Amino acid sequence: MATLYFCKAKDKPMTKLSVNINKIATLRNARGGNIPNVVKAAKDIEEFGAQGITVHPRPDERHITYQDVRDLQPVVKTEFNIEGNPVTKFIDLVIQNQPTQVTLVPDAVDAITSNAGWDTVKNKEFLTEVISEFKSKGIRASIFVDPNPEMIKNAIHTGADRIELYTEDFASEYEKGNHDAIKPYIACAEIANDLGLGINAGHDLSLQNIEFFKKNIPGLLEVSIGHALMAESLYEGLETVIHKYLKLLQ
Ligand SMILES: CC(=O)[C@@H](O)[C@H](O)COP(=O)(O)O
Ligand SMILES: NCC(=O)COP(=O)(O)O
Repeated sequence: MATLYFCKAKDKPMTKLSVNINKIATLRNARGGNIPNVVKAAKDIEEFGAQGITVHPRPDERHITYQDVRDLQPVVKTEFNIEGNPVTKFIDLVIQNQPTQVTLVPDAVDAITSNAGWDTVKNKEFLTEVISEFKSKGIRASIFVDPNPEMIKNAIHTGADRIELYTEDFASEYEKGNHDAIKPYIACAEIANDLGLGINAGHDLSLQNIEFFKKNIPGLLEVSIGHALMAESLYEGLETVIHKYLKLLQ
């Protein structure tokens, strides 16, 4: 059992698992063709109990393509979460496909993966504008942020419904045995809860670290997990792995 190190055992809603299927598209794209089938995988993942599907179409479409998003839209019955940098092309894609949630990520075109959260002070006007556009279409808006209290406090001024805490630092420190790495995340979660901002989290979460993270973060509504979950599934299968996450997120 994971230990409650730093926060009080209050306000612990169920945390939804949104499975990021980028890596399924990466595998498919390695050969062209349609194996594995991304749409079938999304349906199966929902069947196995996941409460959401996340995709992060990048400008180079190296994994999830814009067409994948259009194909997934009528199929996903749980929460559909589209992540990405809100360039015009992305904004149009999201609005045309009406997901449950859009997660704004400030990733550079050539980034290997997401590597930083928004500066919610410097980008306040820009974020406010795009978030208002998404919200006017009934799409929940979340913004990807580092565990920095200043960035969380200013996130509320952008109109965001939620923040997604960027968990790479937690994951790499936890692996080294540094459990104190959870502290800034708890502090930020408490600020977000006080401000009424919903809390999501993601990046490098895994079967190794998810229980500790979940147990220590008050009000964690959703985690999006892809890279580790797909790697774990190579050994144990998607269904078993998803069931393991669901149990740890209760
Ligand atoms: C925002 C975030 O942390 C994830 O979307 C992650 O960046 C996955 O993207 P890749 O699959 O391209 O690494
Ligand atoms: N938002 C984070 C996400 O979708 C998955 O990130 P990762 O588990 O692939 O690192």
